[in-house]
Amino acid sequence: MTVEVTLGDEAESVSPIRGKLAGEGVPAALAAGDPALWGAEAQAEAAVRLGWLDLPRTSRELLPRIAGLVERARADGLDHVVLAGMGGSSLAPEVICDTADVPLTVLDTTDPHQVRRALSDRLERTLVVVASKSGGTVETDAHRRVYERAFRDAGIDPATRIVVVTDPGSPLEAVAAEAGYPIVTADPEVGGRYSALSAFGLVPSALAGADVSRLLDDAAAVLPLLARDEDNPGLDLGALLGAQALAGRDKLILRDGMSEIVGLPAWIEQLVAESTGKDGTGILPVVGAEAAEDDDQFLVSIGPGDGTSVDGPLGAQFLVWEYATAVAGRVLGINPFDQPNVAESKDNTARILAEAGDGPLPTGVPLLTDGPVEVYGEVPGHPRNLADVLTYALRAIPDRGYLAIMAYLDREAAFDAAVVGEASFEEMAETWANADVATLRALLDYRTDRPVTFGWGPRFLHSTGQYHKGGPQAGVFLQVTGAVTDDIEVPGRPYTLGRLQLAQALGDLRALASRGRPAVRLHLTDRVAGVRHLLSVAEEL
Ligand SMILES: O=P(O)(O)OC[C@H]1O[C@H](O)[C@H](O)[C@@H](O)[C@@H]1O
Repeated sequence: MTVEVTLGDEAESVSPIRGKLAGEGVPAALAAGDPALWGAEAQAEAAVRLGWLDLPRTSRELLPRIAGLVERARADGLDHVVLAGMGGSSLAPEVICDTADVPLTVLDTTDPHQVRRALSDRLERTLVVVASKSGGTVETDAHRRVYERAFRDAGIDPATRIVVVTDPGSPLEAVAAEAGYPIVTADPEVGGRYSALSAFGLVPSALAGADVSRLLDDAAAVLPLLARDEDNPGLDLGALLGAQALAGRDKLILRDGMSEIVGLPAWIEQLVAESTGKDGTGILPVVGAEAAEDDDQFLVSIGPGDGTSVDGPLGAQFLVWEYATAVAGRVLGINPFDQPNVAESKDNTARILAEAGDGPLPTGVPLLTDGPVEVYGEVPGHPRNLADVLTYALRAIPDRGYLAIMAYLDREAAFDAAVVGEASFEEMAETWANADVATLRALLDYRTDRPVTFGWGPRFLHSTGQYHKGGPQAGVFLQVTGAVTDDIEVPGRPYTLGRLQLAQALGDLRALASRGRPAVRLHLTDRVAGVRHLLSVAEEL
């Protein structure tokens, strides 16, 4: 089975753009790896960014090496696999493992509480995959350092527990070689968000127990279709994304339909937002929302479904969405392979940490305090309490705009909520939802007809963060940060994880504010009570 794209009611509007793309020879040019497809300015980058089209074939060469790593891990009794990687270096393995129903602990956070949770889980049976293309990502570097210390403190040689995936020649490769860690180098001609079928997707997933050769088989089966002018699912989907955006329907509501794939929207979110959200344009993916009536939104389901849907096995879906995103980039006239605004927040964070030295970070003073929630930022109209601030945020959303909630917290924390007695699954789910800051998305969504997105920080900085800064001036931003009670030192660095996390939030806030985007930070002085308060205020708006 390959991938079937059902265009539903959109078939008519897509047809002219698809015809134009075929007439211009786009499928043949893409199949031949032509870097000129995105214009002269993008050409140099595109020339070293099209390796993903060959991965169904080239990644096969990795399989014996991966099998060797899996065998060694099994022989050593290492059955708890932790993946330290941001954005494209962890989003695909998360979907692959959730779909295969094999456990993988993903560390794409600087939240000390969440990292502590991973560290205290079966350390003696833990294998850590440190995955970074650039080898310079600060979060992943911190995770490596923290785990190295934890292993040493437990009398375990890190060289027996850490596997590195990186690009050849990266600083991480040098560190790993020096330390004696097994290294799998990835194809350097594949960008992070296009790397699902490369070593970045395959190594951690195979170690966690997923069948990765099947992913490559499924991707290989769809590959020949992608060279065709007709019945080409990648061309159909790319023309759909491009046609919708050109017609002003630039919010892509993604829904897990009736498919066996679990969580693909979170991976698509990065691919589409980071690839298209730049130069003041782009497509905003919205995950977890209901189908929208508004004329700037369109819904795509993963799996068979009514309306517009993309159905097919995971390996083939990865390739088809990558192809479609590259095609949409051409339609929109942008370079789908760079992420020009991601660095802004990273640079701000580094500057904030350097300027603060050993002193406190420049948080400013709270505008107001409402129970366990402090509010920072500029809110016009003399707000008296949290309800006023949330109301302001909802009213500030422009026509065709959106609200983004960005929570720099432990995304596992809600599961700590005590479930009373013999609770049914529904009761447990309700208890967790009532303790989960992510529930704020649905509560605020209910109070506006504009899309509301939710992202965990700093994870989203490597994904939708590009769109929030580089896309249209249409977002309103609510940051949520929380007090740290159990911080973790980062060995060899002058900061703790908690300090880095707060500096990341402040750095992004600065980048948003410098563009005149309304942004407020809600700081929970007590995390559990703060989430409860936030949700109850939002419920009563
Ligand atoms: O794999 P790495 O080099 O560590 O990069 C991880 C992620 O970070 C960056 O911020 C990019 O915007 C992402 O596209 C990338 O996937």
